[in-house]
Amino acid sequence: MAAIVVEDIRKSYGDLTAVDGVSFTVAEGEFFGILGPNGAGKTTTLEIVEGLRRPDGGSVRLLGENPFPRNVKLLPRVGVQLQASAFFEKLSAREQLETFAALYGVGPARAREVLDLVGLADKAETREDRLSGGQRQRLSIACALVHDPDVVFLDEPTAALDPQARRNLWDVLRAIQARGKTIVYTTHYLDEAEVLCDRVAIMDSGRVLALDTPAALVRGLDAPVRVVLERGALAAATAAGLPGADEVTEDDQSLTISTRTPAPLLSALAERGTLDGLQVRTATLEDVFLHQTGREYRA
Ligand SMILES: Nc1ncnc2c1ncn2[C@@H]1O[C@H](COP(=O)(O)OP(=O)(O)OP(=O)(O)O)[C@@H](O)[C@H]1O
Repeated sequence: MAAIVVEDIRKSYGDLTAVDGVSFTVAEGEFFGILGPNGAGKTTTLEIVEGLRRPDGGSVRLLGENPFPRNVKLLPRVGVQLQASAFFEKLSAREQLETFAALYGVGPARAREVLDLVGLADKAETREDRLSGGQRQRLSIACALVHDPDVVFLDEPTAALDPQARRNLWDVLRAIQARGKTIVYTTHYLDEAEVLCDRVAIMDSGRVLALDTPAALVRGLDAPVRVVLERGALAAATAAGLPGADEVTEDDQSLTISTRTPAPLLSALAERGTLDGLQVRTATLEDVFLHQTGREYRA
C-alpha cells in the first residue's frame, strides 16, 4: 500500500515558482529520497506533504488522509524533523525527549528507547546546548521518533555534519527503516542518497527530473565504465590498442580508458601487470543529474 501519494503539486512565492507540478508515490516501509541542489524545491515539497504548507494546486494523500489543514488524525502517525530544530531550553537530552513524549501522551520509558536507537544513551544527561552538531542532529531525529510514528520526514538531516558524523547518522537511518518505518528525506548529497535510498526523486527548478532506484537511474544512462591508471603506467597508444578500450584520455595525474566491455580490458591490463593503483569508476547519480540538466551538479 502507498504511504504517500502526491499528484501534480504546485507552489509559488510571488513570481517564483518553487514547486512546479511534482508527483510521486511512496510505498509503506520505503526509504525515499528527494534530492537536488539548493533551491530545487525539496523543502517546499516536503512541507506540503507534511501538511505544513498549502499547495497552490495538486493533491496529497498521507496515510490515506489529506494533511492540510493540520489534520490531527495524522499527528500520532507522522514524525517531522525540520531543517532548523527547536529544543526546550536548558534540558538534558533525556528531559527533551521525555517532554516531547509527554506532549504525545507517551510514557518516559520511550525516551530511553529512542536515545538508544539514535546512539545517544551515553549523552542522556547532557544538556542539548552542550552536544556536538551531529549529536544535536540525532537528538532532533529522536524527537521526531519519540511517539513511534509510521512515517518519518527528515529535512537535510546530514547537512553540516563532518563525514564521520554523517556515516554514524546513516546507521541510525538504516535502523529506523529496519523497524518498518517509511522514511522520506531530503538531501543535497547525491552519493549519500545512492547508498541509503530505495528510490530517489531528483529535483531541479521545482520539477522532478528523474525518479527510480539509484541503480536503475545509473543503468539508464548506459554510460561507459572508466578505468583509471596512474599516468606513466601505460602509454596512451598502447592503452588505445587494448581489447575493449573505446576511448583514452590523459591528464597530469592519470590515464583514463573508457570501456563498455570492462572484462577483456581488465584481463589485458592484468596480463601486463598494470593493476597497481588502478581504479574502476562507474556512473553515479551526479552523472544522471548532468545528463538530465546538461550542467554539473553543484550542491
Ligand atoms: N517562504 C518563502 N518565501 C519566498 N521564497 C521562498 C520561501 N521558501 C522558499 N522559497 C524559495 O523557493 C525556492 C525553493 O526553495 P526550497 O527551500 O523549497 O528549496 P530546497 O531545494 O529545499 O533548497 P535548500 O536545500 O536550500 O533548502 C528557492 O528559490 C527559495 O528561495
